[in-house]
Amino acid sequence: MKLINEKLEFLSRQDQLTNIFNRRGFELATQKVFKLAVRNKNTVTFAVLDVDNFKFINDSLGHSAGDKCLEFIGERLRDIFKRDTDFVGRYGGEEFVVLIAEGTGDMHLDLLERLRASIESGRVPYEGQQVKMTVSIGAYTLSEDFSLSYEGIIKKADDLLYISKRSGKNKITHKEQ
Ligand SMILES: Nc1nc2c(ncn2[C@@H]2O[C@H](COP(=O)(O)OP(=O)(O)OP(=O)(O)O)[C@@H](O)[C@H]2O)c(=O)[nH]1
Repeated sequence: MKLINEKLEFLSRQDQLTNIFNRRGFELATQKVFKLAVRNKNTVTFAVLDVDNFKFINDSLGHSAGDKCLEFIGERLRDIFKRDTDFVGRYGGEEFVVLIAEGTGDMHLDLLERLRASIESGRVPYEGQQVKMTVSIGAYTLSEDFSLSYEGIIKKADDLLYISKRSGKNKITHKEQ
């Protein structure tokens, strides 16, 4: 019984398609980590990633092709953010989130750039085709002023994602305070 409950609890935190945290799991895992980073004044970055023109991929190739693309992003996220101070999740739809709680802001930006580039150069096999996609990212780093709340840093990263989208997509907009 205990094992079954543990399994159910685990599943309620995972996104079934990508095998990374869902929104609930991500928030449960990172809220404390964020608070601790703020208390200790350790650099911490929150990033939001959104697939570009995902509606077009779904509409032109079908929902299964779209799902394969989301799975691919889950794999890239797991490949690149593998430290136990890195957290990745699928917030819903084609939106993913990352929290990095070790290293400098420049290091965090390097990792995110590696992610962006690996998705741009990646090809997702689907029914004999090679599907291409890009992502836009907004990333906010706290390294000096730790006055933002958890919700506050998410909002900031979201605003930066919007700037990436509006200014041509396939890019990262990063800010450090
Ligand atoms: N295949 C698949 N599609 C999804 C899933 N969740 C959401 N979507 C689709 O994602 C698409 C999101 O479209 P929009 O919000 O218009 O965004 P977009 O086309 O990526 O445009 P930009 O964000 O401006 O680049 C919609 O077509 C949704 O149906 C999912 O789990 N699987």
